[in-house]
Amino acid sequence: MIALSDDAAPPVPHRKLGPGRLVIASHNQGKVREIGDLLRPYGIETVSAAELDLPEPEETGTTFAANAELKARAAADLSGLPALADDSGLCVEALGGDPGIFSARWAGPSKDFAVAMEKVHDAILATGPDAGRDAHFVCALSLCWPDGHIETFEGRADGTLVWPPRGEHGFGYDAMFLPLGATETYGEIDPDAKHAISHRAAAFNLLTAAVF
Ligand SMILES: O=P(O)(O)OP(=O)(O)OP(=O)(O)OC[C@H]1O[C@@H](n2cnc3c(O)ncnc32)[C@H](O)[C@@H]1O
Ligand SMILES: [Mg+2]
Repeated sequence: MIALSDDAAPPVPHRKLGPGRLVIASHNQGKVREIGDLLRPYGIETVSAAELDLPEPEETGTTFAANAELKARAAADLSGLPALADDSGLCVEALGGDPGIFSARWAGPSKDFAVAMEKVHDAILATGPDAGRDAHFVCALSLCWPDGHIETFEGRADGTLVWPPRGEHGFGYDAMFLPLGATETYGEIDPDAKHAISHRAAAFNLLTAAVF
């Protein structure tokens, strides 16, 4: 028998998602649209947190997974339905991983991502003339059942940042993110092309393999 160390979390057994409505526990239209696209082939009936008038929980976690879990748990508790939450963000290597879990907060109360992208650009410049532009997106997806059972899946997409931002597609930081090996930013490619390579799709593929 293999002894587990005290801090090793026991594996969460997977559970299959049955028929019925699923709450998309996000107040971000861009994410709700992308998760809706990713779920469409599975014929799952969805309703968003905004449509159910659910409050936005305070994101007090220190990791993407912890924040995804608290958002999924809050929506499942309040709705009595299974809930899928997404916590994601842009991590810039030269900034020690910032803005990371604070990616939404860098856009301020008016959620202005032109401002947030400029802050990222300025922060990189402030680190020095040779600052690298490597970055990655992370997406944690948590699926919580009304009885509290919860499963979390994490995906990542690597790339570099361009300046100025390019493209009108997508949301958030998409217009400054050039995926590894690509010539067009997430803001320039169409949604299907983003779904083929994105951090959200990577997390979603792990989720679908486990719960559908
Ligand atoms: O918490 P919810 O209600 O889901 O919505 P949010 O916008 O606050 O979402 P997060 O707390 O997860 O913050 C992540 C931010 O990172 C950015 N982000 C996440 N995924 C992205 C993507 O695929 N493309 C561009 N930006 C992304 C986006 O601007 C988000 O606001
Ligand atoms: Mg948020």
